Amino acid sequence: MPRLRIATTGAAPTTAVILGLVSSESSGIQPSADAVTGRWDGVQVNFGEEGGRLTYGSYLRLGALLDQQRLESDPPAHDELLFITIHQVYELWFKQVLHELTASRDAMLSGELWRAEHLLRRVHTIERTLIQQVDILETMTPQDFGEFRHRLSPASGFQSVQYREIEFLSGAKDPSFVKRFRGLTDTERARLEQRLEEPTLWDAFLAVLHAAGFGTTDEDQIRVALQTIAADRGRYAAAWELAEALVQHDELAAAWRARHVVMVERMIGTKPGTGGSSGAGYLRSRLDLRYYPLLWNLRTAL
Ligand code: HEM
Ligand SMILES: N[C@@H](CC(=O)c1ccccc1NC=O)C(=O)O
Repeated sequence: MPRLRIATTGAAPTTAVILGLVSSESSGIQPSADAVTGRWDGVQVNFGEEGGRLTYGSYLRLGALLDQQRLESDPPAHDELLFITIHQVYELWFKQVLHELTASRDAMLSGELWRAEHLLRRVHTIERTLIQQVDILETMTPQDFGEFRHRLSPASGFQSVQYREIEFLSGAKDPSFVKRFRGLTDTERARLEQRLEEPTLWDAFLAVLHAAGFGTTDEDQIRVALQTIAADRGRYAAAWELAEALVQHDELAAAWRARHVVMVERMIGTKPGTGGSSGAGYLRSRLDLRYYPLLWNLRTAL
């Protein structure tokens, strides 16, 4: 039962409060517990039975969320708010992607192939949004970025723990990234180490192949399994569709890396990165990464 309440006792809430732009804590306006029904703009509102205190802003913790954009520049550089907002939105989507990929992996391990595919398709949609979002950052010019870029060093996207978790969970485990991380908290280090230990999406897909009766102990056996599935999609429909969804995830991750590096070249040319790498040169060296090389090699054999 939704517990939305619009309080009509006393003064009507301001538009900013209703939109959640001002938290109810800071506005001093609290929904009253007994305001179960009321009229708002001539419309009868009746969303629940019991009195509740939940509001849009308190449910979404907007007081805390909208207080997290702290600029390093002083005087404030106009574009730094955009830079922080974009990165925070990325991290929120990374959190969601990890949630879905973890569940998709677990669904494969428990034989629920339809659910694994369903969740991967949701991830694809988020990944397309992540690629498109680069357009917004590109409305910032190199000159405007230059107003605050020098304040960011040695921080860098290289230190995004969730980004690396996604790579590890997808199948590209590389412990050297954990060693090279500077300034990790204990919790962050534990998260990365856990991701290095736990099964990847590829491991889970191999478990699906095994459950379908295929050998998976070496690459030759896996190649035979993939070719058999590809040659008889009617019989192995669920496994084939899952393989296609993994390829799509891989392709979208590669597309993000390609989009990111071109944006970086537009912003900073061939300058070294704030994280201490060569910059675009380092990022270009990551473009050929593929999570599922055997699924790509299969194409050549079809
Ligand atoms: C003005 C915009 C940006 C510039 C100029 C930029 C630049 C760079 C550079 C030069 C690196 C290499 C590491 C270093 O030495 O710093 C890097 C890495 C990275 N950046 Fe960005 N970046 C930008 C925006 C973003 C955004 C919006 C994200 C989204 C989270 C992001 C995520 C990453 C990640 C995850 C890495 C590590 C990639 C890897 O190791 O494969 N960057 N970035
Ligand atoms: N590495 C970028 C700076 C940068 O983009 C950045 C800095 C701090 C936190 C996140 C960042 N985003 C991606 O690297 C640069 O060298 O300009």
